[in-house]
Amino acid sequence: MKRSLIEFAKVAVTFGAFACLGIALTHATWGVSSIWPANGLIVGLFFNGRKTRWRTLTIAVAAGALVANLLFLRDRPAVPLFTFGNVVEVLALWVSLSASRAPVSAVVSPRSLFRFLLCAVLFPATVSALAVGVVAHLTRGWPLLFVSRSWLFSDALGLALFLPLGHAVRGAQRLLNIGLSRRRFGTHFSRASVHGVLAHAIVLLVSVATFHRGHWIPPYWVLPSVILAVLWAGSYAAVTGTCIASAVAVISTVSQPFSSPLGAFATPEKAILEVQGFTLACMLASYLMASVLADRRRYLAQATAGHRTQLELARKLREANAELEALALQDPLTRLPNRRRFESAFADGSFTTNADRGEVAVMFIDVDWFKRFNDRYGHAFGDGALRAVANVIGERLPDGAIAARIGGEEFAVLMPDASAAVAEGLAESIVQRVRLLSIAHADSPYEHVTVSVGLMLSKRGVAVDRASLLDAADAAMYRAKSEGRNRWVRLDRDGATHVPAIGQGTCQSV
Ligand SMILES: Nc1nc2c(ncn2[C@@H]2O[C@H](COP(=O)(O)OP(=O)(O)OP(=O)(O)O)[C@@H](O)[C@H]2O)c(=O)[nH]1
Repeated sequence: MKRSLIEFAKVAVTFGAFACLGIALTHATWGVSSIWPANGLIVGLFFNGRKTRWRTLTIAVAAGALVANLLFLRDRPAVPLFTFGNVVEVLALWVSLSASRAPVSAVVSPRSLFRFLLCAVLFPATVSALAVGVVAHLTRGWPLLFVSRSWLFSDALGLALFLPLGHAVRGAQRLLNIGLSRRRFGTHFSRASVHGVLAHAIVLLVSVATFHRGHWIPPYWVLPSVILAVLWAGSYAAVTGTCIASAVAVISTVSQPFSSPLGAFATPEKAILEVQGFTLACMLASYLMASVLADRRRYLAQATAGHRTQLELARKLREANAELEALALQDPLTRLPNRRRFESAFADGSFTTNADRGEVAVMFIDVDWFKRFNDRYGHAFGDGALRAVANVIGERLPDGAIAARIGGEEFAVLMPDASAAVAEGLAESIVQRVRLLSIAHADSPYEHVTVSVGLMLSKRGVAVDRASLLDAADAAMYRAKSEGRNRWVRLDRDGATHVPAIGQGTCQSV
């Protein structure tokens, strides 16, 4: 809001200076004080409106103003001139806007320069209006002074003088400010044109001053205000405010030419001035409203965007952490949990504290004669065999069990709350299924890849001693090796119990 007002002040001062210059020029040339040349600047700024729909609306408003002018000026001798100028202006406006739908952001580009020049020459049909004015003066004797005071003529002056000038100033600004991007420049420039709305107010004050010296301002004045207000940030508030203002201005002008919304006036000039004042008040209100709304919108957009970015970053971080954690606990070759995961599972308490509900089984699995396998078939082939064995081990685990690769060709399974029968069944199944993989191993007496499994169960109802359980499972596995491999062995702590061998398995006393 503060920045907007500062920008407005800058434009207002510039605009006021242009208006004074226009007055001085017209006074020196024709002996009358007219602020109309300043309209050239307004119109020039208008071309920076960037939203097509607002431009279209502007055309509609311009057409409305044309009708108002026609009605208001119908009894005046200069009506044909005004009418002609208005019609041509609206048409020219339409044509030039249709031709320039792209935002006018690169003001110093040759294309833009051409457009500005084109506008300066053609835009308000000033040349033709001037010609008509001169012809009317020569053939019908209409006062040239009147023509010269008309907005048409002064528009020509304004456009011819101030558009190239404004263009040059903007161009120089851009050249001096090398770092300014085209887009930012466009935004800056259109914002400046937005504030031209209020700059208009300065001109109104100037015109009030001139009124007291006997000069008057045509109601067409409403139009540039509306144009600028509508273009000004394309804000609904601005549009609403200016539309209301213009509607009131047009209606009061049309219905009672010599009165205003606040009462009757002796002269049309006073009525017009009041209408202008009313328009200005509406514009000011809408300007303030739009500024506040725009600030709020910007703030909300920034806050939402910032919040969204934070949430997104947090989500990505969570995902990355989860991924890293998973990777840190996974064996990259077999995708089974690794030794770290196995040990932390064993340490997390659920296995030991559940001991009173059942037995905890630990199984060590080692691939037989794997060095020979590697030596004969190569390391890559060995990797494939390890993956296949890992699949078998991880495939049919009971609920809650964890299988892990704990070393080169060593695997382990941890089963909470497992009975001896279930554990032995799994050990037997693993031995069988690995053999049934039928991975050729020419240097094994079994001619295929096999595994040896050592199994150990904790004692029911007794707290689990992890270290001794693991040692025992390891010992059982070595017992299976020494018994000839391709089998499972369970060590029984009770020593006396004989568990019948299933397949290649045996149970031995510790
Ligand atoms: N291809 C492959 N081989 C591995 C990997 N990790 C360990 N090994 C190999 O596994 C072999 C293990 O050999 P040893 O410990 O002597 O045991 P073994 O030959 O299986 O003999 P037993 O265990 O007594 O039957 C070594 O040759 C290691 O190089 C691996 O990730 N990929």
